[in-house]
Amino acid sequence: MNINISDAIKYIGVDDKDIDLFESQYIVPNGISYNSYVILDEKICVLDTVDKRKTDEWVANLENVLDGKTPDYLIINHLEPDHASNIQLLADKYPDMKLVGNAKTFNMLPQFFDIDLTDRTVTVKEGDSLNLGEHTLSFYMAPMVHWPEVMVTYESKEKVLFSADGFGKFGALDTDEDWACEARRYYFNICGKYGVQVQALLKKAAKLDIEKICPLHGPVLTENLGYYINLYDIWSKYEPEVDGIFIAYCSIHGNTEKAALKLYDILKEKTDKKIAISDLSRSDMAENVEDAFKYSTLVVAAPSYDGGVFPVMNDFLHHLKIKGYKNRKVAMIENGSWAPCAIKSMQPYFDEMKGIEISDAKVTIRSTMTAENEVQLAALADSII
Ligand SMILES: Cc1cc2nc3c(=O)[nH]c(=O)nc-3n(C[C@H](O)[C@H](O)[C@H](O)COP(=O)(O)O)c2cc1C
Repeated sequence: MNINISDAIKYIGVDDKDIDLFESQYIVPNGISYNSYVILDEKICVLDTVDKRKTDEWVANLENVLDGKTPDYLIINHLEPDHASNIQLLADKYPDMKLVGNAKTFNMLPQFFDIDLTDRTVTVKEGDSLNLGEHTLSFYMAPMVHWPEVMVTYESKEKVLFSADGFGKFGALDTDEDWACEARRYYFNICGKYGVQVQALLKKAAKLDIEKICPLHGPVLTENLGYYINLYDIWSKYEPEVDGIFIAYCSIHGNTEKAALKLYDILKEKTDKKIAISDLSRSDMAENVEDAFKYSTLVVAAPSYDGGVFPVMNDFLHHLKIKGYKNRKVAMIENGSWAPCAIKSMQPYFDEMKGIEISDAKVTIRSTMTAENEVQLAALADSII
């Protein structure tokens, strides 16, 4: 992919459109990009490498940009294998090249590579600078965005922030799609747990004069940066982006589904708020997690199952819990044929989360929805709008 960042800053990343699942769990219908960059100056630096799936293409891009020159530095913003797989290859190929990282980077690096680090490392701390000639890099630690060793690099001449996984997005670079949708799915599933740390990074970034953001996945952001930064601010504060309702349901034989769809219709009649609905068994879990965070209210509806709740709902709530779900309104609907127990099983998840307001208007269906259940669904609707 030919992306022009500037005369001196070159994109050498690659698109991966054949991967079945990113991180072995996320579908990426439009692929994913592994971004890597080179700055050409008196001293030449490479910023991050790419996944081993794309080594050959990346090396070709690198050699093309280097045009026979050798890099002086490799900046390691993030050690995760989708960005760091080729550190060993690069270190072996260019024995005079120094590796630039922080103390945590070099603590962790021997777990992945067998590189003699003696006299090969430049260990940087918060705010340290590295001069390349006309370009100067400074380094800011971003622990847990989304690994402990993560840092971001700012180049002051061209005002570029190399933001590691921050501002990343699913989708190969030739994909023509809305940024926010796939960036949000990426954010909540990959960085969602670390809102506090993302807030800390945003505060550091606010002090820098940034004209371009170069993330490790997804497009280089060059315009309207306030839009992206504002979304990251909302997301990392765990604030709902949309004042609306997300109905997440599952159903074995269709009766809980009928109730969920009935609630959807009732809500549509009663409010102009945005309402989304999803069958957890037949949709992308990562997108359901994204929607739970996106909307201000979540309704969960599930059958009882073996003295608990239907497994896919358990899985969904587990995902929300580990991603730090909080500060939302929640309502619950259960179904059961002999001893309904889905609500009892779902409730503890929400009890452990912060800032969850649970509607008292709980609905219990016994096998099939009754007229009384419909009245209860209307009351539930009233309680959340
Ligand atoms: C494997 C299995 C386990 C179940 N366990 C329970 C249970 O513990 N308690 C209960 O009341 N119903 C239980 N049920 C019954 C369903 O919860 C009930 O039929 C419900 O109405 C299904 O809703 P649906 O039509 O949306 O699938 C179970 C059903 C199955 C298939």
